[in-house]
Amino acid sequence: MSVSPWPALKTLAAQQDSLRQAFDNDPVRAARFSASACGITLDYSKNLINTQSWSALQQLAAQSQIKPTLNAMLNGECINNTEHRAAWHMMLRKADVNGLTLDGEDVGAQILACRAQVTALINQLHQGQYLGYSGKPITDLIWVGIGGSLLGPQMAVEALTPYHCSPVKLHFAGNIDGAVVSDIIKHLNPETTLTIVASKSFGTEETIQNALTIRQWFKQYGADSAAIVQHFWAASSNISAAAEFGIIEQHILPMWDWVGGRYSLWSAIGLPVALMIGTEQFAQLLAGAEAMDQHFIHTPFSENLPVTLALLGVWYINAYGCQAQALLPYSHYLRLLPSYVQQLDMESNGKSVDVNGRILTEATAPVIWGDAGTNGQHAYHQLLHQSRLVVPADFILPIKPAHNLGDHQQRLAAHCFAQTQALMQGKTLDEAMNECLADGMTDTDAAMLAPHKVSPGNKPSNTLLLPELSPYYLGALIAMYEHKVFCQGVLWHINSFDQWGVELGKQLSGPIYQALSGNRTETLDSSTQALIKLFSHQINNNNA
Ligand SMILES: O=P(O)(O)OC[C@H]1O[C@](O)(CO)[C@@H](O)[C@@H]1O
Repeated sequence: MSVSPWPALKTLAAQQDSLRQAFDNDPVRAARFSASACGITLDYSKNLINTQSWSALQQLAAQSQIKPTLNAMLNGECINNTEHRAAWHMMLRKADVNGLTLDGEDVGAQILACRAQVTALINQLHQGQYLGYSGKPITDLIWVGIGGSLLGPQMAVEALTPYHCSPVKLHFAGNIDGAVVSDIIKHLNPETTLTIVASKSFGTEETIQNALTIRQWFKQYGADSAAIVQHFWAASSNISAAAEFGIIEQHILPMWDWVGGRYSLWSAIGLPVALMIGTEQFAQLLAGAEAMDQHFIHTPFSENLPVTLALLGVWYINAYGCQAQALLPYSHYLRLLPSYVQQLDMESNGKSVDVNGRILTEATAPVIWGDAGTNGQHAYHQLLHQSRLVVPADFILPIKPAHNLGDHQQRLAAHCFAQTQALMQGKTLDEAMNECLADGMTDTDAAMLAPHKVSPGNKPSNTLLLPELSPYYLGALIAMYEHKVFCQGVLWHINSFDQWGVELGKQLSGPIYQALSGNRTETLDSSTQALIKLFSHQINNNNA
């Protein structure tokens, strides 16, 4: 049995100098602890590491299964062992897919056919040639999906707002809360609306319910089944279920078993992005991701961005006991990135058994949270700076803005860098005292206030700089986080590609829905029974 690496790392963590000392003692610390790839620069010098702990972490990576598992992934082996599936999402962003086969299937040809199908549909939509059942061109597209079938395209569409060039408006329907579809359709005309039902399984309740509601809305306008055929497409691997819904085979964009939902942005699930920015720019998104793949595959671990981020992550979780990780994009357009990475990271690595089903004794994925800077500075950054919690944070800043409004970008960057500096160096009691006295306070007042102004510092962060928020750099950024999550999964020896934990809630919602519809509740616990009773009573009163 192999020796657990964590006790030794915990010992090293307890021996770290403070970050202030570390910077004072080493004038080239920033250069020592930085790396770049695909135009993205990662400054990880403001982390609680020194040459000794960093080399121990490098050793951890070198002795890990990262390389063999990566090779197995690239070879199309079923590294998702509980679902017997490969994890071949990297193939989707390859510019050259010719000759790519898996289990005897010409995957390269399938990918090319899918790209051609997406391009043809987008061209028709852009040129006003896709006509609705009454002969009018389509003006609006509703993308119905949830989780991996929604978060990626929604985030990327938002991130690439300055690149939008589509005459067709796009609407995302994910949540089963009827408010979502209701808000969308009340402004739309079914005659000019196209709906794409994005569901790999074509069995996800939220997606199917939203799609049925939209189909019903069509029918209410008198649309017949031929009209439904004209207005509904799908992205799915479940052709028969999509067909049963009424979607013809020519309107079904393929999804494959070898691509997990949260890794599917690069497939037909990226259609909303391609629609909004055009297929050429979408190819740039793929190119950026492919460039990051090449970096990840070929670069030594010591200069490898995903490996570096993964090592820092496990260091904080398993040596320091941190349970959260903040993702703080200093970019309005990247404000959905934290929600996207939440699924990527937490659904992949939020596990408590290893690949063989053995209970893990160490924690795995952190709670990912965050929002666009500088908004967070006036909300939760207080906790980052002064609470006893240590929350490692990734600050992400695209350098060149997509606007030319005065010095907004310099001010934004100043805040971003100041936050990382403040977290790192903090403010001592002496400094706080001197500041109060310099402000003209009496000794007594200064002594009263100074402790409240102290910031402990020594709070770790990464800074990621992108030349600009273009499709290429966005692709590289997303792929970097994908590979980080992959490496961490390997270091924890877990399967990052399944998500059995989401199933229980789905299973239990069936009987509860039955109970809410008036059926028996005796098998349910008393809390759930009472909640059902209260809900049913009030909703029935409201409807009376
Ligand atoms: O594309 P589907 O099959 O509707 O699944 C949507 C999402 O649901 C999940 O399975 C979780 O329930 C995700 O992994 C997936 O991305």
